[in-house]
Formats: sequence, structure tokens, C-alpha cells
Amino acid sequence: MAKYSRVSGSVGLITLQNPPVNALSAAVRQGIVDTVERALSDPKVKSVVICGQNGIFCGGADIKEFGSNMSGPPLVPMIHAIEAANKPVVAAIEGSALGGGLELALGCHYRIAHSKARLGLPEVTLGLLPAAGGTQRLPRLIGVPAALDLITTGRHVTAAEALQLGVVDQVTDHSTVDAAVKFAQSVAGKPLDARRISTYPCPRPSDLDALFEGVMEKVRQSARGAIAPVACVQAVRAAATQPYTQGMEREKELMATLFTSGQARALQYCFFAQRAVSRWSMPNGARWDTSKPRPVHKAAVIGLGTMGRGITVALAQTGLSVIAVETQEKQLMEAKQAVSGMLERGAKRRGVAPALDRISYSRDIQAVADVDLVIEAVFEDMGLKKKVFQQLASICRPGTFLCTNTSALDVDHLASQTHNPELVVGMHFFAPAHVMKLLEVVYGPRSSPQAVATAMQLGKKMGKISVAVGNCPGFVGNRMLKPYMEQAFFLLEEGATPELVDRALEEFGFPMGVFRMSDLSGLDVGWRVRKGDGLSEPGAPSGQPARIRQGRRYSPLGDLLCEQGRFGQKTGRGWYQYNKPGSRVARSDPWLHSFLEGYRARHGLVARRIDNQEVLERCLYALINEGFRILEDGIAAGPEDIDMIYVFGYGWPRHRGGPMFYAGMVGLGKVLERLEHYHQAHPDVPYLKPCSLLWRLVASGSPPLHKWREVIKKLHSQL
Ligand SMILES: C[C@H](O)[C@H](C)C(=O)SCCNC(=O)CCNC(=O)[C@H](O)C(C)(C)COP(=O)([O-])OP(=O)([O-])OC[C@H]1O[C@@H](n2cnc3c(N)ncnc32)[C@H](O)[C@@H]1OP(=O)([O-])[O-]
Repeated sequence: MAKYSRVSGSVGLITLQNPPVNALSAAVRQGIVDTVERALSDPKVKSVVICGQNGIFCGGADIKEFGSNMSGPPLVPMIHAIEAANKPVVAAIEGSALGGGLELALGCHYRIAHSKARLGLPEVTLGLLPAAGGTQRLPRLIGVPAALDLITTGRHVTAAEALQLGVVDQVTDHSTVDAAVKFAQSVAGKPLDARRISTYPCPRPSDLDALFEGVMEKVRQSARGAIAPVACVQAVRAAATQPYTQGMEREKELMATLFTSGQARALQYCFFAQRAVSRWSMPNGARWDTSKPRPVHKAAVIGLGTMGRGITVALAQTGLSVIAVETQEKQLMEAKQAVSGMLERGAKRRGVAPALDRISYSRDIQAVADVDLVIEAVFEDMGLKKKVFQQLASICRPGTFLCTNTSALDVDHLASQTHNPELVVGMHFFAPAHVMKLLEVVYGPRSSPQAVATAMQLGKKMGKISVAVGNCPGFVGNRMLKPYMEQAFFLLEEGATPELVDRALEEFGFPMGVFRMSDLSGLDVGWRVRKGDGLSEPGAPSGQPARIRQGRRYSPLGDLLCEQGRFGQKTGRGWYQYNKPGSRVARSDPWLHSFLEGYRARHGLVARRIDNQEVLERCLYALINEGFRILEDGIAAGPEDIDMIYVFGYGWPRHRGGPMFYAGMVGLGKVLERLEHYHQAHPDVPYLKPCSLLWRLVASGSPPLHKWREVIKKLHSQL
């Protein structure tokens, strides 16, 4: 919908009306066509202003319409009509002008933005490209390199940067509509030919081919198999090499290749899933809209190791006052320095003052007596954490929320160390905690909805994608990682190499394969967990490490490397070799290959040829199968929760939607059939045994993902 009014006597004011972001739905597009026609035919109107209701210009095309048959007037001719108008049209940009919203503004003759506005063409993040003239008008307005940057990254720019780039003509700190109306009056009657961007020649950088080859190479590398960024470069190239009309044809052609692609569906699924996970629910019926968070003004962090420091920075950057506690003097001094450095670098990047004064440091845990919420981040040892929770329970004032950053330990067991287990939840950050977007908020059976609501709200305040999950070993992310890693180890036993497994996973889109990731995070981390699970000790009478533990197949490969001090990057040797401890460039290690051959010979294993498909099916389907068990157990409320955890915390390629979305794309029947196939081949690997929820979904015709919750609900009601 678009509202029309005449203001200041001679200005036609068109207001887009489609809350919350005035997306260009069919009704809004029709409204624009009608109101523009009205303004142009109204003799009293000398100029026109287009603005958006509720302080936001336009969030672009209506993404919700993409899944259905698009109706209503198409965008391209609608914008052409505005550009061709014989009266000046001024866009008054407040809040956001994104995607089709910015393309609409680029069709206008002038653009006035509020200083707090954000502008951009983020279509590439939805697996698309700017298909309403953005790839043809923006390069003509701001030049090819700048346009390539905005279109291939999809990043939002501030009004100040937009002015500097030439995207907008004026920036105001006051009412943008008033400024735009005044401006529109000032340009009434002035010639417009020089303001029709599509008629501009596109500046041709002298080294055009070299520029595009360079950008294409960079884009292909960072895209990791995503097709939209490549198409964006091709579309802008058309702007630089062809007349506008042909360029628009090329833009349309390329968009057609993307619009129905699986990647576009995956990325648009992620857009909505990212927002859906904030609408959390718990098996006991507590929900986001019925549980009121309690405000947190003062927080504390206990333990200033790597995670504690990152959490302190993330909290301080929200403007909260933070008490950072570390009992070891040396560790405290190092932490102070590290935290200040992280805050200063972050502030410089964001162009704000560092929140150094928000943090006070102490060696005495008594200092946290008066805070609203505490996050414990001491060493991952249950004994130590229990002691800290007992101390906090006696020190903190009544009602203080006690949160733990444990990545796998039993949150409810820690809650038992206090008198108020309802105030205890897990807040599982991912390293580096001030950078990684994911936060698993872990509720135990006694955690109160208010504790979960407060932790979720604090997560949002820290700019995190917070996902509420139930308490179980490894919660969601690490629990699914176990079968994934286990399969990778088994594949090495059967003939694969770390290079082959990692290459298959990186070609799938992961930034790092499982073995390079293991070398980065340290093989000793997993070793400690396996020891904790009582898995990594006993050897067979033959002296050979047993390959059956706790009644299931087990691969001691990781343990054997750790026993030789091969912890990965930190020791310069792991699954790969590195120039020196701490260096990051992985090189194949002949020692590792002969070690694997020796290991297979000792265990009577015969290496066989393993291809990428088997690597992907075994590693990813085992992980997905555990995802179905997690849904069955009610640990995660829906597939979106699992998918956002893997996209934001474990490097699952966003253009593949997430493990559960991917399973739907592959076909649940196919996933089930392949798991059965591998389980028959490896009956001693329970993680490959298809989960009953998967059977049930396939039996009910493999419903689309958004219908899974109904099947899960029915399953729980029958349990
Ligand atoms: C031809 C053309 O070339 C092409 C093809 C296109 O134009 S493709 C489209 C390109 N546009 C985009 O990529 C911009 C997408 N939106 C955003 O980046 C953000 O929304 C925002 C504008 C910066 C506001 O952020 P926010 O934090 O204040 O609120 P929110 O929670 O994010 O959003 C509030 C609510 O609005 C919904 N929403 C937001 N943008 C939407 C859109 N473009 N279409 C439909 N719904 C949208 C969102 O799902 C949420 O719904 P619900 O969860 O409440 O039910």
C-alpha cells in the first residue's frame, strides 16, 4: 500500500505502507504505480517525495512472495516510470533502503538520507542479485569498483559512506521527509535529464578485464561454491561493457538462473530461520512471548582465560558495566591487556569510543555480590565449576542469574550446587566469544522461563544469534559433532587421508575440513573429552589399542596422535605438519600417511578407494541423524534451531541452509536409505542407525521442513 498526499502546496508525498519494513509486496508496488501516476497528473504538484512509514524507507522486495507466483506490477517498469517522470522525484531515506528499496531510490532523481540510515544491495545474501536495475544503475552512479564491492558483499553502508560514494545527494540529522520536501521544492522545474542514472555512461576503468578477473577470482574463493556472487560480477560486467538496455537483459537472465536455485532457497530459509530462533519455546510450554526477561544492568565474568576475555568484551560492548574476576594475578594482568586491546580494535572498526571504563577487574570473587547476572568461564572441569557455583550461590544477592559457559558439562548438575537452580542456565559462547555470532542458551529441567528469557535477551543485545536448547551432553552443536568426527576417523581407518576428507568437506562449502579444524582447535581438546567419557584409555591384550569400546566401534587414531604430542597447530604437528608451532598453513605430512598405513596393517585393515560422495554421506548424514535424535528428544524445538547453530557456530555453508534443511533438499528418503546402507556395513556404529523420527517423517511422505514440528509434536504426545 502507498498513501498519497500533497504537502507544502506543490509537493506530492508518497508514503510506503507495509509494516514492519515496507517491503515491496504486490500491493505496495500497485500503490506506488497508482500514486506516482496521480502525482504526475496533478497540476498543482511540481515535484514528488517518496518516503516510508514508521521511519524506515524500504526493506526491498517482499521475500515472503518469492515462494509463490509473483503478482502485481513488476519492479523494473515501475522504477523506469519514476526515472522517466517529468517532475523531480526525491527519495527520503530513513532507517533502511535495501535491495529493491535502494533500487527504487536509484530510480528517483535525488536521494536525501537521514544520518542514521543504512543503505545496501544485500540480494547476494539471499542467493540473488539486484534485479530491479541495481547492477546497471549503481555502477553508472558510483563507478564499477565501488558497485562491485557493495553488490558482491551485500554489505550495508552508513549514510555518511553513501554520501561519500555518491549514492545519496544529502544527509540530514533532522526530519528526512521535511528536508526532502524542502529539497523537492528547490528543484521543481529544473531539467532532469542529467538525473536519470540509466542514461549515464558507465565509467570504464582502464584495466577493465584485469579488474573483473581479479574480483571474480576473489569472489570465487570466498564464495566456497555459492553461485550468486559470481552472477553479481557477471551482471556488473554487463553494465561496464554494454548499453543499459542490453545490461538490463543480462541482469534479468542471470537473476533467472538464481531465483529458483536451491542455494537461493537455502539462503532465504536462513534469513527467516535466523529470526525464527528468537521465538524460542521449551518442552514445558514456556515461550518467548509469555516469559518476561529481567533487565541486566551489571554483569560479571568469572575466569579470564580465552573465553572469559571474549565474553567480557562482548558484554562491555553492549554498554553494560562488567566485573571481570580472575584469581591468578599474572592471568589477571594479561587479561586486562588483552581485553583492552580487543575493545580498542573493535571500537576503531566501528568508529566509536572503546568501552574501557565499563569494566572493573578483581581477584576477589566477593566483588560480584551485587550484579544481576554472572557468567562462569573457568577451566572446563566439573570439580572446579561446582566449587565456583557453590561460592556464587553464597555470595550473590537473591535473584542473581548464574550462567555457565561450559561447552558440554551438565548444567543441571551445576544448578544443584545452588539453592536456586531456577536461576541457572548455560550460555555457551564460541571462540572467539566477541566475534562468533552463535550463543547456545542451555536450559535445565529446573531453569525458569525468566532465566532463559533474560539470557536470550542479553544474547540479542550482544548481537548474537541466540538459540535456546535443552541440557544434554554436548547440547546441540557438540553433540552432533561427535558422529561427524567419528565417521571422519573411521574413513581414515578404511583408506582415506585427512587431505581427501577435508577436500570433500571444503568443496561442499565448509571453510575448513574436520582435520584442519581439529588441528586449529587442538587435538588435545577432544582427547580430554574422550578421556572424560572413559573412552580413550584401555588397550587390547595384544597391546594394540582396542577398536571396540563401550560395545561400539571406536577409533583410537586421535588418541595415538595425542600420545605422541601431536596436538595440531599449537605443536606444529597434528593431522598435518606446520612450519613451526602456532603457524596456520597446513602441509601434508608423509609421517602421518605412513603412520596410517602402519596402523591399518597392525589392525588387519585393508585400505580401499573412498570418494567424496562417501565422505559427505557418512560425515554429514551421521551428523544429521543425530540432529533428528535431538529433535526427537526435544532438546531443540525445531529444525531451524539446529540449522542456525551449525551455520553460525560450526561453519556449515549458509548456501546449503543447515544440516536439517540440507536433509530436506537431498530428500529424507535418500538420507534414510544411505544411513541404512552404511549401518548395514557398520552395525557396530550406532550413530549410523537411522533415528525413528527420520523413519516417521519418511513414512508420512517426507513433509516439508516447516511441517516437521507437527510430526515431532504428535511423536511427543504419543510418548
Ligand atoms: C528485486 C530486488 O533486487 C531483490 C530481489 C530484493 O529486494 S531481495 C530483498 C532484499 N532486502 C533485504 O535483504 C533486506 C532484508 N531485511 C533486513 O535486512 C532487515 O529486516 C532490516 C530491513 C535491516 C530490518 O532489520 P530489523 O532487525 O529491524 O528487523 P527484522 O527482524 O530483520 O525484520 C522484521 C520483520 O520483517 C521481516 N522482513 C524484513 N525484511 C523483509 C523483506 N525484504 N521481505 C519480507 N519480510 C521482511 C522479517 O522477516 C521480520 O519478520 P518477523 O520475524 O518479525 O516475522
